[in-house]
Amino acid sequence: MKQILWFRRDLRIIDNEILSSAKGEVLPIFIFDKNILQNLPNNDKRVTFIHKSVYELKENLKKIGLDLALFFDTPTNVFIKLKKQGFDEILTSIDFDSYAKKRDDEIEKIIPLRRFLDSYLINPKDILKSDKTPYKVFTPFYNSLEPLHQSNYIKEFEVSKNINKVDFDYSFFPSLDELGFEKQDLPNFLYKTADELICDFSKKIRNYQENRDFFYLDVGSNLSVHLRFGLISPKMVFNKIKKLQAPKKEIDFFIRELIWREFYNYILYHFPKSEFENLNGINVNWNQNEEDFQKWCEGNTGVPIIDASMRHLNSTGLMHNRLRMIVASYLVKNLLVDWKKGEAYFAQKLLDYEASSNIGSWQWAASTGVDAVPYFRVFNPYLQSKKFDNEALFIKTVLKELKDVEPKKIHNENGVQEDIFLTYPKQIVSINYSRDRAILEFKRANCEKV
Ligand SMILES: Cc1cc2nc3c(=O)[nH]c(=O)nc-3n(C[C@H](O)[C@H](O)[C@H](O)COP(=O)(O)OP(=O)(O)OC[C@H]3O[C@@H](n4cnc5c(N)ncnc54)[C@H](O)[C@@H]3O)c2cc1C
Repeated sequence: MKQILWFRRDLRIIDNEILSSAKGEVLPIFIFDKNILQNLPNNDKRVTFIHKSVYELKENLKKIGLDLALFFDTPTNVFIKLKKQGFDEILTSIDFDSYAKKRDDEIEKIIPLRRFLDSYLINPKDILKSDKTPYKVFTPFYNSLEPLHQSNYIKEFEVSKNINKVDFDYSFFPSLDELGFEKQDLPNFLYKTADELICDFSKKIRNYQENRDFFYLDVGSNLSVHLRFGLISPKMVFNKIKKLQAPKKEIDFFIRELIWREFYNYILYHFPKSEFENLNGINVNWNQNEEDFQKWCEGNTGVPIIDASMRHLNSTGLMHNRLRMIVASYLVKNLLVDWKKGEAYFAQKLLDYEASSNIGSWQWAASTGVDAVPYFRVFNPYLQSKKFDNEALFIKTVLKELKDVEPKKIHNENGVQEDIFLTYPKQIVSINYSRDRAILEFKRANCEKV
């Protein structure tokens, strides 16, 4: 038996199901997928992070007597070549978005493919309501998992003892330059291991629930990028967090967030059309004005909290959860732009971009998804900035031109624009007018559906 262990979103050796299920002669591989890379700008930060993480994976595999063969090609070309070398099957971890499913269906025609689901705590097909249909609301879904989230430990996978490295030329390691990318500066926390991030978080978790929405603070675990690329498994996060010396309510609150990640993956699995359509079936007459959308992308809407968030995203690849909620609400409600455009923009920019969480969260914000925010609840961005960044600390860090402006003005609609000595964009839309317009349109779309 000769197996290919295809690492993709599981760049680790601990608690890795393909390493645990493998038998016989194995060829661990990673493909720098030309189909994906050709669509990315050469300054994409994620490629720098993946490149560094693949190097670390190779070194870790060497420590357990294996190695990692690298390819820079399309998966189809790679497996056509490997098939000729007598490999019997591929073991890999699964993704439910349409690109991944189509790719894997094609590869399976070349070499049999066994899929594993260790990037999540649960297998979506195992969890159904008593009527055998999938959950659509988070709380009952979460409650149904009580035995899991109330446990203190979930068993992790161990590396199989029955594997040997296939004789192969493992020397190829393309540089970022050879891949067509420029090395990017990453945020400091991405130079830390997941264990170091959990150690940092152990000092913050006591105030996690209370302070989580104050986006000028650094209260979260910052684990989403490591989880996305599988430098740590969700099971390991779960087990390590459960061991922290912290109040149970804080630990439970954090685990509940991890379960949101599960929920959105579950929804994408059971409702794959949610990647392309409003899940609740309503038909919204979206605003087609490309200029409004571009101003949102650039951070030139004239609303300081929106502009600071978007400019920060553009320069760092990061955005706090509360800010994601605020800018998403502003785009889909105040500007009435289709959530799919915002989702696609986040997909280009977010370092932690994860199809299921991103699609689910955008559908939530747009009141088109499962368990979504009611359509008549529209965030007022000025009230949000006042409530969660009263001194405008975050906003002033990003929007240097506002550094000397009183916070009161920043939290007031058109407050900044009143200052004739400042050059700051005019608001695209008035907040009240655009809120009312959105509510009317969503009301119509919802009534029409019924
Ligand atoms: C419009 C929008 C788009 C989003 N897109 C993504 C995305 O592409 N990728 C992504 O990982 N998260 C996404 N999120 C969820 C959330 O914003 C990030 O997971 C969080 O900001 C990451 O920071 P952290 O690791 O410090 O989180 P923590 O607060 O420390 O939470 C721990 C972990 O739980 C998970 N988690 C937390 N909140 C959520 C949530 N609301 N939904 C799903 N999982 C969650 C993440 O894996 C996170 O790392 C999105 C949220 C919104 C509102």
